[in-house]
Amino acid sequence: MNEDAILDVRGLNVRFRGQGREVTALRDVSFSIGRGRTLALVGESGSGKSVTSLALMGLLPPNGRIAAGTLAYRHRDGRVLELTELGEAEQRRLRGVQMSMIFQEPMSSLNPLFTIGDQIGEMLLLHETMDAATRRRRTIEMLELVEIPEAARRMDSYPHELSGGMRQRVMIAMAMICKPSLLIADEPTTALDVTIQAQILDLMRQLQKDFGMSILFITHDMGVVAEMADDVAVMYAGGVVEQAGVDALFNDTRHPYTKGLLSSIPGPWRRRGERLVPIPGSVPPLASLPPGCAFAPRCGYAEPRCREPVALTRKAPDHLAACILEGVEAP
Ligand SMILES: Nc1ncnc2c1ncn2[C@@H]1O[C@H](COP(=O)(O)OP(=O)(O)OP(=O)(O)O)[C@@H](O)[C@H]1O
Repeated sequence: MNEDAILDVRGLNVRFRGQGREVTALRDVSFSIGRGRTLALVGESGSGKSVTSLALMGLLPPNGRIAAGTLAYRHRDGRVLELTELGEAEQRRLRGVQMSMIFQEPMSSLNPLFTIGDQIGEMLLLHETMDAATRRRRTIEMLELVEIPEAARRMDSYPHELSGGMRQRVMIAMAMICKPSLLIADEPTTALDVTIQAQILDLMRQLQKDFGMSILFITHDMGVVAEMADDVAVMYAGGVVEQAGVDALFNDTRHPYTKGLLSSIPGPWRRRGERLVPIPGSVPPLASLPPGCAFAPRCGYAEPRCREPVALTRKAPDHLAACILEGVEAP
């Protein structure tokens, strides 16, 4: 794995059992996250973003399995660990400490029966050794870092006593308290209104600067990608179709699906006066993907050749796309 990378995913295949057969949810997914950088994983609903993050965290549901691939992770002590080879106990030690995750809906991850102070403190109790007074002090400091007003008093609040934005701040505090090197954020602001969303994104950027962590940022929102990402991997129907630095992805788009995502939403990358054009059709069910390029049935550029398998290939330095075209005109 590259010297600067903290995580390197190669050829990841994930399969789910159900109704007497197995379907492939991730096909040959590869990407790398640099130290201190943010990689956005972007795509429509069902493209495999969440399955990717669960596979990384070792949290796939019981009917899912990693059928192929390697997940190399650079430990804080410099060792490179292969996550697929770790035992349950080692994986648990990594989770929450070195790799932690925040989800879209904080209410489903916070326990309604415990105060937020207890829940943040619990992370320290599980992963670090310290007395109760130090734990309380560290928890208050963390709540202050995520800009929760009157942190010492708020410690004793229950999740339902807080607003959605405050609960998301608590989730971030829980994820950050052990100073992880990699934060996986799965649509962390989707459930919030626009002003609060902007505040949470600002906060994450600030914490990234302070802590130097890498972020895997999962989103379907190209506006959020533009604001947060250094690098972007675009997913479609369980595969990565384009990967590049954020500027190249927006200004030198190589895959028609990425172009479709950019054309279907307003944003500063659009030409003035241009109409928003939604991508026609929807993501095909995993069990009945077309042969060759999975996007071809929805693609305005499709040719008979697209029924053959298309590999992710280098179109420019640090720019990969799985398309027979050299590029598509800017959206
Ligand atoms: N436990 C499961 N059993 C069977 N299939 C599953 C399971 N979990 C996810 N899948 C399938 O894997 C595919 C990818 O799902 P995933 O949740 O990763 O998509 P996503 O891109 O994160 O979408 P969203 O934005 O809606 O969360 C979907 O087709 C989904 O049906």
